[in-house]
Amino acid sequence: MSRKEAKDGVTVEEQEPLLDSKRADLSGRACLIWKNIWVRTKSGRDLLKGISGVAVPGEVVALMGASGAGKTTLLNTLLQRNLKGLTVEGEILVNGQSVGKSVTNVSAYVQQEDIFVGTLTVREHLMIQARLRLPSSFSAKQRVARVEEVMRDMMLDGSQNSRIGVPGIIKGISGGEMKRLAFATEILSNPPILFCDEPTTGLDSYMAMVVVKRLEAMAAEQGKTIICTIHQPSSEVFELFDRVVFLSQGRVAFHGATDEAIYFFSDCGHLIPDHTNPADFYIDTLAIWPGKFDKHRYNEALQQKIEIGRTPRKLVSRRGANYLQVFIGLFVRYVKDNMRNPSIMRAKLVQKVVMGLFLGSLYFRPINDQDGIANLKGALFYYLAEVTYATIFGIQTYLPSDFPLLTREYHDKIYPVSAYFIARVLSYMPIFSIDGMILVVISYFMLDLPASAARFFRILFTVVLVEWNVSSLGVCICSVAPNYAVAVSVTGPVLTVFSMTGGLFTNVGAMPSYIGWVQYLSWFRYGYESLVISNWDYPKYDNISCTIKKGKELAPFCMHNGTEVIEDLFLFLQSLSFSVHNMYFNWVVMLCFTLFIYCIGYCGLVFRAIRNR
Ligand SMILES: Nc1ncnc2c1ncn2[C@@H]1O[C@H](COP(=O)(O)OP(=O)(O)OP(=O)(O)O)[C@@H](O)[C@H]1O
Repeated sequence: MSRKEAKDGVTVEEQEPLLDSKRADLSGRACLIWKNIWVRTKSGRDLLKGISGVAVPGEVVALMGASGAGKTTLLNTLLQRNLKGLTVEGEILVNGQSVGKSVTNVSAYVQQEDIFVGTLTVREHLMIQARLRLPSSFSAKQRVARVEEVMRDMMLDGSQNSRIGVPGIIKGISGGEMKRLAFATEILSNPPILFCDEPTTGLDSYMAMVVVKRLEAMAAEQGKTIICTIHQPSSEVFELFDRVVFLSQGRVAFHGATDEAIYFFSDCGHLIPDHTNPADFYIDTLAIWPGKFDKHRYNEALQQKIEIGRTPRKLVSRRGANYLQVFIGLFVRYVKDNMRNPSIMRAKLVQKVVMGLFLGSLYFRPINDQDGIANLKGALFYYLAEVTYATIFGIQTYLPSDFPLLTREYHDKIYPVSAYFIARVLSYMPIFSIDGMILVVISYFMLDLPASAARFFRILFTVVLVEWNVSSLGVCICSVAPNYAVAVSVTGPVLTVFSMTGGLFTNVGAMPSYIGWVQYLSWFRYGYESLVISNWDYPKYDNISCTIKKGKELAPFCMHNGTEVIEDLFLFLQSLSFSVHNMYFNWVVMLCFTLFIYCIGYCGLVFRAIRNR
C-alpha cells in the first residue's frame, strides 16, 4: 500500500485496490470489512452504534479505546462469539462474502487467557496441535517441519522441551513464552486472518514489543490480516501498528493509519504534548468527544476502502484433519496428561497398594468360623466401596478443568465433542481398570479367597466392571454439571443412595416400592451379587465351624458352608430376585449401564459446549 504526502502535510493512501487480483488469488489472503454494525442488549442499550471498518492483508490493526468503549464487543461480533443476549445488525464480509459463523474457517483467534494442557512440553503441545489442525494430507514429516517452522517464527526453539506448566500451580515456561506459544498454536494452520484479544496483557514492555513485532512480521511477510484489541500500549508498541481503530462510547472515534492519527487529532485542535505516550493521549482525549470522525475526510477515505472491500473475491476455507487424526491427537494428549499427573497415576496406584495391604491385613485369617464369614462379607463389599469413591472423586477432581479448552477448540472447529469425549474416556480406562486390579491382586490371598484361577478372574472382572460403571457416572456428572462444586454436591448423595441399596446395609427386599426401584440403578447391587456368587459358591467353604470370637462361643445363627451364606444373603434380599444364576447377567447389566451413562454424559457435554459459544 503506497502513501503520498498531501498538500496540507497529511499522509493519505493512494487509491489503489485493497487487494489486487493476483494477490487475492493467492488464497491465503483475506480482506475483512464490517459495515454499519449495531449491537444492542435486550434492555435496548446500544453497545456498538453503526460501526464500520476494514482490515486488509499485510496490516496489523489495533482496536483501542477506554475501558467499556466496545473493543471486546466488536471483536466478538466479528468472530460471532459470546453474543448471548445481544442482537447484532450490520454486514461483515470476508473477501466480499458474508461468512457468518464460518469466519472460524478462515481465521484464528488468540484469546486473552492462555489455556494449555500444562503437563505437556512446548514441542509436544505443538505436535499434537499439528495433528489436530493440519489437513490429513500432511505427512508426519511435514507436520514436524511445520512445527519447527512456527517454533522458529515465534522464537520458541530454546524452550521446546520445557513443560508448559500452569501459572501458580506447576512451574513452566514464562508468560511471554506462553503468549508466543498461543500464537504459534493458532498460526500452525496458516489462517489468513488472525484475531488477538489483548496480546500484550501481562507482559513486560520488552516482551510486549517482541510479540507485536512478531505480529508485524507475520503480516508483512505472509500477508496476514491481523486485528488485535490492545490496552495502553507503550509509544514504541503503538508505532508498530499499521492501522488503529479508536472506539469511544460504542462509536468509531478514529480509523486510519497509525501515523495519520496525529494529524487527525491536531485537525480537531488536540496537539499531542511532548513526552506523552500517544496511545494514552488519544484515549484520554477521545473520551470527551466521540462523533467527530464521522465528518472528517479520513472517514470518507475509509468508506471508499470499505466499498472496494465489498467486491467478491476468492476465499479458500481451512481444511481440517480427519476424525481419526484428531482422535489420535486427543488420545495422545490425554494419555500423556494422565501419565504425568501425579495425583491420577502415582497417588492412585499407591493408594490401591496401601488399601489392598490394609484390607488384607485387617481380615488376615482363614475363613473357618462365623467371624470369618462376617469379615469376608464386609471385605467383598469394601472392594466395591473402594473402587467407587476413589474413582469417582478422582475423575471429578480433574475432568471439569478440561471444559474451557474443550469449548475453545470446539468453537474453533478443531474437533467435534465426540472425538474429545471418546479420547478422554479411553485415556481414563486403563487407569481405572489397573488400580482396581491392584487392589484385588494384593488382597486376594490375604483374605483367603478361593484358590482358583476362574474364581480369581471372575472377582477381578466384577471389580473392574464396577469401576467402569463408576467412571461412567463420574464422567457423566462432570459433563452435565455446570461446575465442579455442583458435580461434587450431586455425587455425594447419589453414592450414598446407591451404596445403601447395594445389598449389605439395607434389607432392600423390605423397601417401599416407591423407593425400591433405586436399587436397580446401583452397581453395588449387581457387583455385590456377582462377588457373592463367585466367592461363596465354592467347596473351600464347606466346613465352617459355628464358633465366634476365636472359637470361644457358639454363634446364635450358624452357617455351615458357602451355600448357606449365599442363601442367608439372598433371603435378606429375597424379593430382589437375587439368584446364583445372575453372575453373567449382572456383568451385562453393568456394561449396558456404563454405555448408557456415557451416552447421557456425552449429550450433556455437547449441549453445554454449544451453549458456551
Ligand atoms: N452481553 C452484554 N450485555 C450487556 N452489556 C454488555 C454486554 N457485553 C458488554 N456489555 C457492555 O458493553 C460495554 C462495552 O463493553 P466491552 O467489553 O466491549 O468494552 P471494552 O472496550 O472491551 O472494555 P475493556 O477494555 O474494559 O475490556 C460495557 O459497558 C459493557 O458493560
